[in-house]
Amino acid sequence: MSRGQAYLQRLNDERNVWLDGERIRVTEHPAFRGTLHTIESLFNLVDDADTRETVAYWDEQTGGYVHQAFRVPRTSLEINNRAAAFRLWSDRTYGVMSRLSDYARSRLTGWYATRDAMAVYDPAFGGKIAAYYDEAKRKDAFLTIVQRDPQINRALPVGEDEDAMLRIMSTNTEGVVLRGAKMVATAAPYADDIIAYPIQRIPGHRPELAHMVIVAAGSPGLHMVCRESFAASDLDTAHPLSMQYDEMDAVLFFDDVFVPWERVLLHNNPEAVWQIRCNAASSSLAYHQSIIRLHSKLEFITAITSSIAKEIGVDSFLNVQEQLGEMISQMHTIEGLIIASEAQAAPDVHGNWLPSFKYIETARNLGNRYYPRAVEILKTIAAGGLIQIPSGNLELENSMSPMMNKYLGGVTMQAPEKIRLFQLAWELTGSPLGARHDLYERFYAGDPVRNRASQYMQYDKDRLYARVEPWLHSKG
Ligand SMILES: Cc1cc2nc3c(=O)[nH]c(=O)nc-3n(C[C@H](O)[C@H](O)[C@H](O)COP(=O)(O)OP(=O)(O)OC[C@H]3O[C@@H](n4cnc5c(N)ncnc54)[C@H](O)[C@@H]3O)c2cc1C
Repeated sequence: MSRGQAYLQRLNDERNVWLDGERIRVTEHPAFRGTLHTIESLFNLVDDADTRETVAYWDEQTGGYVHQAFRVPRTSLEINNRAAAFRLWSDRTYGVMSRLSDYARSRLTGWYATRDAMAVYDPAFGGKIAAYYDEAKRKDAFLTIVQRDPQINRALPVGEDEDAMLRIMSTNTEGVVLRGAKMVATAAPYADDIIAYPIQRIPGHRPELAHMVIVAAGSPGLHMVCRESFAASDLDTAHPLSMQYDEMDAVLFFDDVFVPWERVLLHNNPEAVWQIRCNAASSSLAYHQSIIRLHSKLEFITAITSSIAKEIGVDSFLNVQEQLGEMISQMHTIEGLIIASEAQAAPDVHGNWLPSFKYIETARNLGNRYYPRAVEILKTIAAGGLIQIPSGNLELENSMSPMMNKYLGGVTMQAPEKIRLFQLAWELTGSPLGARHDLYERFYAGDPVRNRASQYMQYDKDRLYARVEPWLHSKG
């Protein structure tokens, strides 16, 4: 059985996935067919002789090949190896699939790599994370992470509204029982395990809200309620991206979900949870993947926009060239920041090599503006062409074909190719999938407002103040 098939088989458990008001089986429902097929084929690249050395590495601990996201980089070359694996997966999916588990695996790898430092906060954490890291590697587990609690009333101080926070209701010798909800859990309906912890700092007087757990997606009492599916059917060739790459988002309801102690990584410990949330190795390794994925997506949307500009004959106009130039600058800026983060990688106190976070953070904080701007440029250049795409599947072999061919062709393309090009553009700009992606890029890494403010707050501003200091006392 292939690695991809083994993954799919694991999804045939008793998980509670709800779509359109019904409990469904993800491996059988058409909404998941294209997405699961894509993930299956990506997983199989680890065993494909042509891609194995890029996507995976030989792991002494497990005696097998495992995905590079599990690699603890001990040299700068190993950071480059990780990057090559991320690039291959994201290029194969044009950056449109973001939570393929390489982000969550990287977070796990960062926590594992720095587990000794956590001993001062919780002596049991190191052993638990090491055991789970080993298990996830051996299983080639598909992981996802969820941090946010439901959007009930953000004005209330943390912990004031009981229903707003995932909390431990009881404990026994076997484990803990969780109640509450979490949002947004991308990919959870087809994950093996979900890593959950709070995004915000938990006050010291509410320790029962401060936990970090690894929840099996098939746990009794865990209900994953999906948003509407954007996946097109196999027959709907007009929506090729929606057909293959609709990564599902879900809200998770924990109706007294039991989690065994070995998967309760942190318990009643606000300071430890905050340290995990801010762990430098985990953030650096995980967001390195995110910005490589972002680069693939910017390249894809730039490619579509440039092709459209050429095909409708507007690429000679100065205003169009200026906007295409802006897209290319976006691409190069993110590429440059990726290169800088790798070139300035350095070992931490544990000997783990980490890409430089200041460049990664900058790319992440630019990305939430770049992608929406790229969509805006694509709409501006493609203009009315986006809305003159014939509906349904492309079928030019009918009585309309002479007119279609005559009027819907482009500068060099015949009507069928040009319509396909515009279908891609519509998927990114006007379809439900496109709207979701615009939102995703703005928010997937957290609130962009607070992320940018945090970059300012963390920055060593004394260096900046020193630059103006001499002028403050000059007499000239
Ligand atoms: C498509 C999609 C997929 C996602 N997938 C995942 C995932 O897989 N895992 C995961 O953990 N998360 C995921 N997220 C969620 C993401 O982490 C959150 O959307 C993000 O952290 C923002 O939180 P929120 O949506 O609750 O917005 P809120 O925090 O409710 O913010 C709403 C608005 O109010 C403002 N605001 C709120 N509170 C404050 C404050 N204290 N100070 C100033 N301004 C404030 C914000 O700036 C924002 O404009 C996903 C989000 C999207 C859109």
